[in-house]
Amino acid sequence: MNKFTDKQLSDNYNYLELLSEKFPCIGVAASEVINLKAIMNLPKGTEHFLTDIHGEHDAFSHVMRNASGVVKRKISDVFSKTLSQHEIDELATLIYYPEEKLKLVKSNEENILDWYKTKIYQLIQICRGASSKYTRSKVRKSLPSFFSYIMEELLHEDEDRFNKKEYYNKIIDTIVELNQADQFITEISSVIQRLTIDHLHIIGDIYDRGPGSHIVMDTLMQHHSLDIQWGNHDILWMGAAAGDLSCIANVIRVCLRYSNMSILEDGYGINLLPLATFAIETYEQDPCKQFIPKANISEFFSEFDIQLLSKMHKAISIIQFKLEHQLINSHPEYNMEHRQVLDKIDYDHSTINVNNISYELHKEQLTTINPDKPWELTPEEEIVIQKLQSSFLMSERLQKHVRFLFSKGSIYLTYNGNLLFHASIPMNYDGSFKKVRIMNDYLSGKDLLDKLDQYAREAYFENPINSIGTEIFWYLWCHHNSPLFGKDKMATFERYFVIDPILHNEQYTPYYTLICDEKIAKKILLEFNLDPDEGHIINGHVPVKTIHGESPIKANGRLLVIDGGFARAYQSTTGIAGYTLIYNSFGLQLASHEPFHSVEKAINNGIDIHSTTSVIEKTVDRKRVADTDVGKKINTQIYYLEMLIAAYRKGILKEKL
Ligand SMILES: O=P(O)(O)OC[C@H]1O[C@](O)(COP(=O)(O)O)[C@@H](O)[C@@H]1O
Ligand SMILES: [Mn+2]
Repeated sequence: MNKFTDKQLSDNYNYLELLSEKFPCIGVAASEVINLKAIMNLPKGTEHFLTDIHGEHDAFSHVMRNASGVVKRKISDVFSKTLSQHEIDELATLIYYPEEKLKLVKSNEENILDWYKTKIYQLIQICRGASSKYTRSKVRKSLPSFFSYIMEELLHEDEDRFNKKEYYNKIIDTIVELNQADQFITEISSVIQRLTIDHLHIIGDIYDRGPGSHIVMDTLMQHHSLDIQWGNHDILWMGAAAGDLSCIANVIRVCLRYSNMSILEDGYGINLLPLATFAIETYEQDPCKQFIPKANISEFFSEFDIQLLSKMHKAISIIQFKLEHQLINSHPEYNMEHRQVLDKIDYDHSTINVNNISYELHKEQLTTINPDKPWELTPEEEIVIQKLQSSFLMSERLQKHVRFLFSKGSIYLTYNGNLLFHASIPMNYDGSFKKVRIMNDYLSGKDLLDKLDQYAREAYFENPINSIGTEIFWYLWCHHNSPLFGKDKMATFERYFVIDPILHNEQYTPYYTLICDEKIAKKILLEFNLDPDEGHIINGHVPVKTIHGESPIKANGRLLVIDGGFARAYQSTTGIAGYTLIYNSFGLQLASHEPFHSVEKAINNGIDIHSTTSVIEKTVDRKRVADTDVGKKINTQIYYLEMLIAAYRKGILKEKL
């Protein structure tokens, strides 16, 4: 305790005085130091990393409920010798979907009271296993207020201890007798789920392609501890919520491409009537062949609906190309003239000129385009996009979700020695960090990402001092220098209109070839002040073609790419249905998931996602809280508490007794 000089104590006097409000005497401060030092020795909590969820809310929710297969492992740890595989599966389903499973059991089970008692007993055993590596205080905070006292008793009481057996059994009997069993089972199941995933990282692309991104967002907002790294699809929705017209057009176009009307209409209350009316009137006689939604939707939609969706899809796509043309004009510093396509079209011959080569276009009518000023919206198009903009700006649920993305999210994150970001870092072919112009600065590496992160926030929260336009969101969505995109161009126009597939190609930026070299991966870790020999870069964005033998582990283990294809549209490319990276006190593991069938099958037949787990890295010594970022914070707290105790002892501060 003599490690502090008088000068240190007096220099920190004001802070210590504030601290003394919370720790008014030596005894209180000392007991906190003892607690904190004890916590430092506990095993680190388990982190789960997921990416590219792309609106697949059922599969995502299931992976959260079964903690990527970890819940079942915990059940097996406790019961593999006493329960059959079928009983283990049933118990697992009860934990994943307690409310639904209870309903089912109650309609079949003859002796429900006995069943309740057995299940409560078993659930307590599992919960005890899941909570064993946490402090009592942390477990207490995870308990539902309603049952917290009883659960704590049951979790910490050894039912086999003499004298306690009856007490323990009596509590369980009473829960059942008082008709509280359903609620107790539901609550303890969510405690088990919660304790199994201590912290969740979402490495981007929650939105688009699948139907339920808004439902995924609701689930994430309930999560006790998480962070998000923005993906290009997330930033697109953030831009739309900020009112950016090009982002809005893109969002609606992607929804229509995948016939996801429900997120717009039911999820966010976006009124699509103006677009529908406009599309029916304008493209009445047009089959809009290139705009028939992508997914196989004939079983869900009538022929008339499909025609309507195709017309709306085409209408918003043309609006998007026009708006983007204008945006590029007003930002010459973006250097994106090569993405201005409308003025390169020969409208009489239906061809486009790219680098002095003429390419044939699909025969699509372009009646709303004036060849002299192809970027100009017609008055009707103008009205449609304005109305859509006000819908986006007024959608309470969307604004709530986007604020959450700002508060929990960022372009990148360093966490427990690892570097997390969705897609890429702009680099030159020689392996140096690319200098990129942002407003009037030229920035690279970490500085570039920090600035872009700051500008995205300013654009949404409208900082009056430094007014950044909402175009920054569109830039982050598809610019060749955007770290969230990482490709030379987004060939959207070409994919709809140009027949020759050579122009559909999108080239990944040099990051993607360079990063396979361990030296480059280490250089990037160093740029972000991380230990290059210990840290990992964790990315999503590029589906890993497991089916073709591609490994998610690259750069000699320094880089992990974990886009395993939650998006159904990409599962034929990856051959699996998503990855979860799991980082617990024993090291890093990767769980690869097989497709999820349905919630009904999971509940009725106990069919779980089959996940194969492989060990990526095993730590020599079990990692403790002391080895984590939280450990560093606790260390600082201990330092100041010890300083406070020294100040009390030296009489610099008086105890508040
Ligand atoms: O599969 P689709 O619907 O054609 O979308 C393709 C577009 O999506 C993108 O791949 C971006 O989405 P991801 O971030 O999921 O890769 C674009 O580069 C590409 O133009
Ligand atoms: Mn992406």
